[in-house]
Amino acid sequence: MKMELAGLSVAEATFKSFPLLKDVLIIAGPGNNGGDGLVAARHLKLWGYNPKVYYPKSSQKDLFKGLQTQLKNLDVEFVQDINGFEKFQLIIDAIFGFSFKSGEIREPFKSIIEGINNVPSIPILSVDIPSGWDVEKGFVKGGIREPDVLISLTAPKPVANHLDLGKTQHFVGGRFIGKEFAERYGIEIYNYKGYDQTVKL
Ligand SMILES: NC(=O)C1=CN([C@@H]2O[C@H](COP(=O)(O)OP(=O)(O)OC[C@H]3O[C@@H](n4cnc5c(N)ncnc54)[C@H](O)[C@@H]3O)[C@@H](O)[C@H]2O)[C@H](O)CC1
Repeated sequence: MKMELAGLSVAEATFKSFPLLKDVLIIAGPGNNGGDGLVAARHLKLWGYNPKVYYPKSSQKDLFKGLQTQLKNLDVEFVQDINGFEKFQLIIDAIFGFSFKSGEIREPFKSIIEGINNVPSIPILSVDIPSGWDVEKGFVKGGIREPDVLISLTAPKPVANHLDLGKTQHFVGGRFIGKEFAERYGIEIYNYKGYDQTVKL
């Protein structure tokens, strides 16, 4: 349920930030951050985008297999490798979220992030954490370049304090958390408008 609403938030932040950039590459990592990317891909397809998904370490859990089946049923293409990022207008970075362990990034994600960084003209929307960044300390060598948009899920993590807000737009998508949960963990409840799942900070 949380992943479904988190993925919807990712899609909504994409739509709010890049309504015209339809050729989107979603790079999905091995954990739940990747799952958020898969859910976002489905919504974007239904909203008229042309998403393609790169999911090199796909999870064999039923939930993730189901997400892949839903995408295939909607004719969303899973690319087997990325030969040239130039054909895409936007990259959604759903590689690593808050469980990323800083240090050496294992393959294939090390090379994928290097590839993204070599094409600075394509905007990036990062899901929850810019991939390869330290969740507390921010950018570290080997991490993805500064994203154009960050969508923090549930609540902003410390990494968000290290963004260059002159460059990066910051959204939060945490409407799905309950009041009791928010109070227990001291999470701010933002002023979501209408039926929006996200708010721009
Ligand atoms: N829990 C919640 O309240 C919600 C979480 N959401 C999303 O989930 C991610 C966190 O997901 P998690 O499965 O815990 O982990 P990650 O996706 O961050 O990645 C784990 C994955 O990465 C591998 N890994 C870790 N370090 C490295 C490394 N140095 N090199 C290579 N690979 C690495 C690890 O082995 C695992 O396979 C959170 O950020 C949100 O996006 C939803 O928002 C819903 C609410």
